Amino acid sequence: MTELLPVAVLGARGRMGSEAVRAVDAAADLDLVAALGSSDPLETLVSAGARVVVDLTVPDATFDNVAFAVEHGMHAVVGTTGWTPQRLDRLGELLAASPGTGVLIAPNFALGSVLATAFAASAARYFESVEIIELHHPDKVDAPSGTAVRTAQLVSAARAAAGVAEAPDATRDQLDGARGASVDGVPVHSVRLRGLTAHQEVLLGSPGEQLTIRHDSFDRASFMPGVLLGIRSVARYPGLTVGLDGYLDLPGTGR
Ligand SMILES: NC(=O)C1=CN([C@@H]2O[C@H](COP(=O)(O)OP(=O)(O)OC[C@H]3O[C@@H](n4cnc5c(N)ncnc54)[C@H](O)[C@@H]3O)[C@@H](O)[C@H]2O)C=CC1
Ligand SMILES: O=C(O)C1=N[C@H](C(=O)O)C[C@H](O)C1
Repeated sequence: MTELLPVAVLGARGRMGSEAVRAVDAAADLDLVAALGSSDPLETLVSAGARVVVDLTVPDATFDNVAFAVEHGMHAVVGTTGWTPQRLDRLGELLAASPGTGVLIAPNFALGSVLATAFAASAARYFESVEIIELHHPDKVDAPSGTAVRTAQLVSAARAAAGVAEAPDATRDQLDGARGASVDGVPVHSVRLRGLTAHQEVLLGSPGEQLTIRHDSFDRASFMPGVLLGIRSVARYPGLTVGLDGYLDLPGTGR
């Protein structure tokens, strides 16, 4: 009989965590050994024998959770946002001391979203202007979304590599925030609206034409195939991987 992979979910009572608990529970090759909330001790991960920890918590908690997992030789699959370059650097140092341990930080687990970001990065060099609009439910605590930040970073890097000039923008007089937040030079606009789940548009413009690359997650079920792919793959990718595209073969992502 094949051994089941012991998996723990952190943030298990949240919107994403509860969906992930159901998905892991339903997978024949995975064993849900722990489902922890904010008041449960992380030591439970050790006593439960978890090999892969899934973090779907809050930006303030995710670094400490992942650091605990790495320090105890457990792989981590992370959907939580809030990973600044400084936190990623610190995580890289921890991973250097734990060779063989893998961490996946996936700003978005929906395969359509990962593809949309890759398409946007591929298209970015061919247009004068690029802007991103991300639209989410109003219970989301962070802005801009992790997906929008990642998309802007890849778009910006692709334009820089191709030597594309800065996008034209004559705006000089404005209310603060009217032009969104600049992420690596790409304007990102955040909408929070009851009824929405998770959506993003990348607008690419040149004289006389516009390309819009839009992705919609209507339900958190959209994220579960990516979560399961991450859980099943993470042990094969020691070190840090940012973006589920790191486990896939997609255009525009440098793989
Ligand atoms: N990568 C992806 O595809 C997706 C990522 N997300 C991200 O996942 C995170 C969670 O999103 P939601 O589920 O909507 O939020 P939520 O607020 O519904 O759930 C977060 C849960 O984490 C718990 N929590 C807080 N601190 C904790 C700790 N130290 N240990 C264990 N649990 C803790 C909270 O009590 C809460 O139940 C956010 O950062 C969000 O942006 C959300 C959807 C998809
Ligand atoms: O909070 C959410 O809901 C989501 N968060 C992630 C993000 O910030 O990009 C992924 C998805 O957009 C849903």
